[in-house]
Amino acid sequence: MKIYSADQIYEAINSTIEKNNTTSNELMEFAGTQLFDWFHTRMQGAQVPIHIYCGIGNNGGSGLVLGRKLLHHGYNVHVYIVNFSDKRTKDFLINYDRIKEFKVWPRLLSSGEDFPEMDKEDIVVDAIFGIGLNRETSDWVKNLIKYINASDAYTVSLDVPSGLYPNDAPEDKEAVIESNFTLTFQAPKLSFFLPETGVYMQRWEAIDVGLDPEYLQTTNTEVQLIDTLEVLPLYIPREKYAHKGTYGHSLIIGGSFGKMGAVTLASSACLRVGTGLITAYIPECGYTILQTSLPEAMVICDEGEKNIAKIQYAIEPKSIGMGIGMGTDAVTVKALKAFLKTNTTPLIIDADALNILATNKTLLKSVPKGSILTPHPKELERLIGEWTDDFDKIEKTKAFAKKYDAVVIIKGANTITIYDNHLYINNTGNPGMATAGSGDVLTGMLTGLISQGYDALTAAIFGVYLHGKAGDIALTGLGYQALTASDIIDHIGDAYLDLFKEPEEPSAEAEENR
Ligand SMILES: NC(=O)C1=CN([C@@H]2O[C@H](COP(=O)(O)OP(=O)(O)OC[C@H]3O[C@@H](n4cnc5c(N)ncnc54)[C@H](O)[C@@H]3O)[C@@H](O)[C@H]2O)[C@H](O)CC1
Ligand SMILES: [K+]
Repeated sequence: MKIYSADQIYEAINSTIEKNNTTSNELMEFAGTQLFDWFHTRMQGAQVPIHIYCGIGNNGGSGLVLGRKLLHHGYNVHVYIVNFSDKRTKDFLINYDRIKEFKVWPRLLSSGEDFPEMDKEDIVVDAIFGIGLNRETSDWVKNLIKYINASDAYTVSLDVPSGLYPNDAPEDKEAVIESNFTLTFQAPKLSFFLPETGVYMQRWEAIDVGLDPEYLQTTNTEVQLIDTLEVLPLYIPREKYAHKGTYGHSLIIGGSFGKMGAVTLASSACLRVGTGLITAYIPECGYTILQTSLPEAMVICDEGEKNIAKIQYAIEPKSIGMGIGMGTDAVTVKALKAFLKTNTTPLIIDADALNILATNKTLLKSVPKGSILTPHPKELERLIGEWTDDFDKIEKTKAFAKKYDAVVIIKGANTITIYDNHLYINNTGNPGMATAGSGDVLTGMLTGLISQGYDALTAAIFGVYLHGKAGDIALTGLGYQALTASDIIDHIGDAYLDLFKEPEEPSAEAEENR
């Protein structure tokens, strides 16, 4: 799913108006009708008080259309105008007038006013600011936002939680609505998916507000949300006459005394994702562990007993996953430096290998094209330096990925793959996956995908998706706390099968209710 910038949404609105020979107010009316349908389907006329807070721009205008339609259907509606400016938009004014058809005169809220009384069982509709927010809000509006947040009423935000920029960090962390549900217009916004700004919302749904389909389809976006529809075309089917050589030989280099499990997990995940052959390259002390825990794997032992000391092998792997459990012992650093000087095989670089690169940045130039780096936030910081906020982090990572022509995967709740100035935000996965070894599993999966012929970017997008999906499927019967990295591996097969699952038939009961 494409994630448009605020400028692109405004362009889409203009294009819709031009092509359909319609007016911006007609668009607002349509959006308001869609919003009303959403509420009406769920509320079925329930008389819970609905408090609609409308700003004076078009976000507020949409709130007014929604309010009028709810009143028309007999809902218990209270409308307030958050009068933060006298620059009211044309469509706001049209709808401000029209709500009076219902003998409703919205209460004007301004600085110094007491805020309306609300109960925590009530519903709040937040239509104060949309994507037109362009500066810090005044103190009294901040106080209103804090008041709404403190009310604990179920809050539905229109388009964005008010105070949240679509493509920027808020100046004041407390001046943003904490929304329970965001009904976003046409497509979600980037800030919904980043750790510092995603916290303002629990759930979101995109409402079709009728924007020009041609504009939406032909416009390239810098950001995409990745889900099943996006990854399905990436899948490479297995061929009937394939043999294990067809799907590549993967090499996992890592491990040190006490950290051999990481290599076992990565190698196992690499197999499960479909590599033809797998070899683990480990220090001597891990030999028995690997051979016993993973009979499908071949093992090459380094000359070092407890740490990797000199990387050398006589196989020709198609891809190499390295760094997991490897440690940063001086001999290992030396071995990695020497290895990078001669290696030309694509690498998936994780964990300690990333830390070694971060302290020896000149080594980054020796990372072959088509490689993937998989830092978690702390490892990323060591590579690119500190950032001021999530958006700055993204800009710095984009520049880093460009400089070294590498795919960078920023691991987290919505893992983001960055390459060539584009962002691919993953929509699978869950908090249960924040567990030991989960990253090792991902490294193994990415290695196995590259060995099968996926290019680095495709492997990253597809691998991160499959990893998250496997974790989601594994949740059933386990729950967040009990989920382990091995459970993710056990469900990689299910994640593949899920790609081709037919959409479920609606149940007879659901059919009757139509
Ligand atoms: N099809 C659609 O996508 C439609 C979307 N709509 C909604 O319109 C808003 C965007 O409306 P806009 O009028 O441009 O902006 P806002 O309502 O978000 O902003 C308010 C207004 O206030 C000014 N402003 C910005 N920041 C501040 C501030 N800190 N203090 C005071 N004033 C501020 C700014 O100049 C704006 O004019 C979009 O989100 C959708 O909800 C329409 O319904 C049409 C269809
Ligand atoms: K809003």
